[in-house]
Amino acid sequence: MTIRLYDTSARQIRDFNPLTPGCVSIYLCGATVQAAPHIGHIRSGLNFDIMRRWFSYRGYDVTFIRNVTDIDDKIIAKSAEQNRPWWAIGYENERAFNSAYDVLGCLPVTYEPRATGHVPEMIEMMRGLIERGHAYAAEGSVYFDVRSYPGYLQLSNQELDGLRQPSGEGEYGKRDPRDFAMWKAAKPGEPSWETPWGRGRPGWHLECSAMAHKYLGSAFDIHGGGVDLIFPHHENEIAQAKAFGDDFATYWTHNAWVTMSGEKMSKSLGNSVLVSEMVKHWRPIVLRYYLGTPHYRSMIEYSEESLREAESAFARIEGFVQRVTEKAGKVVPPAPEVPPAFAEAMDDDFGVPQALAVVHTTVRQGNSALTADDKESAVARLAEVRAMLGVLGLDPLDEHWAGGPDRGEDLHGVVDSLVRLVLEQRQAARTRKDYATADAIRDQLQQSGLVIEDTPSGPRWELGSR
Ligand SMILES: Nc1ncnc2c1ncn2[C@@H]1O[C@H](COP(=O)(O)OP(=O)(O)OP(=O)(O)O)[C@@H](O)[C@H]1O
Ligand SMILES: [Zn+2]
Repeated sequence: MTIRLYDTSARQIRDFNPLTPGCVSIYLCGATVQAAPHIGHIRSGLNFDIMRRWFSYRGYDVTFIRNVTDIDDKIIAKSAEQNRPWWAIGYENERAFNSAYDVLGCLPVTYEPRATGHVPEMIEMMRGLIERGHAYAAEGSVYFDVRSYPGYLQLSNQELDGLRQPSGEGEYGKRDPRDFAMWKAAKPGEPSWETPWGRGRPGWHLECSAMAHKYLGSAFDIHGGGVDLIFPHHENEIAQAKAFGDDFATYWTHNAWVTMSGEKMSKSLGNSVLVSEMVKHWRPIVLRYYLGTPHYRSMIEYSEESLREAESAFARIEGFVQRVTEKAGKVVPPAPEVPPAFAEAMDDDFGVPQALAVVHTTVRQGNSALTADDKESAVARLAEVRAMLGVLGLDPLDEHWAGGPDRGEDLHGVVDSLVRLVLEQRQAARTRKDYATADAIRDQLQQSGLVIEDTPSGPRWELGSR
């Protein structure tokens, strides 16, 4: 078996050959923590979560780095607007990202470095690039000289002639307008760090080249991010790293967007739907199914209708899992291996839609077995379904979902109606002056850890300490 994946840089699907046998190293451009995550951001995290799960299933030892960009123009602007420190804004949003990754069942990454914790590494890279003639300091900033590196723009397949490099504010002293800032001179009142070229703050591109180098070394397997990052971000990351002497990534993998009316869902365009809002209306496991099961290279046009379709498709799977579990009278463990057709689909550039079709076929076979009262076959199909859902992070019996916070919320409603029923019984006992029964009910509720309080608007309950 060989995993094959689409490499943006080769513009084709390639066999995956790891640098170190049995190991895979992945660097994913993570959040710029200027605001809480929308579902587009989490789609990126989720696509790579499914990839890393598949690598693990195939026996690879996965090292997965996803950075946090905790300093940036927009964070600084927010800090001024809200009169709060830049680091408080960054950290608040970082926590929102982490909770969104967690609530949607993304496994923790190996490490999550923050940009501002890696200024010495960035200085080292800038020094190396200046010494090799690929970068220069001017007016307190440090720029990369794009003409000094012949491989520039190979990833995005562009010509240097006619290139328009997006330029940040206050970028003075460039020798060529296409040169890009690696380090930005300090502006009054803004956060800055000391360097041999003056005080300033890191540019986004330099952060990633330096952090990938620190945690994954001079060569690693896969670099990922959304398609919007191909140019300029990834192109500039490559230029810095390779001109510095790193081999950098062997494969470049990019996820497509969540769109609204065909446009990228984006904080700045104001067309974003926050994860924290979505989970109030949709169960997180359904949201994961919706965002995680289309192919990672296909756009997802956001709509309520497609969400509802995802909800009912997932309900068919979940209903099957419940029915067979009840029939078996015990929890059926996942099969040790997924069906070959599922594995083939996943090996072929993480073909989740084709793999999911195998899940649905297996569910249909299992349902037929249930109808025919063939318990053994139904149980065997459930074991396969659980193994496949496990790879996709969608197994409803996995402890993440079975014991997660959303289940806690569900249970609150269940307990509430049970308590009301019992309290009605107690009230009925009181009305008929059967105080012994009324007190016994109260004692029983207390023993189960519930504290009941009689209020003018009726009895209330809460969990007491046991
Ligand atoms: N709508 C989207 N669909 C899929 N991936 C996205 C979407 N928006 C951002 N991403 C990806 O999420 C990761 C983190 O992005 P980052 O924090 O830099 O946000 P951004 O692209 O600036 O978002 P925004 O445009 O909302 O400000 C990147 O890999 C980016 O490509
Ligand atoms: Zn990056």
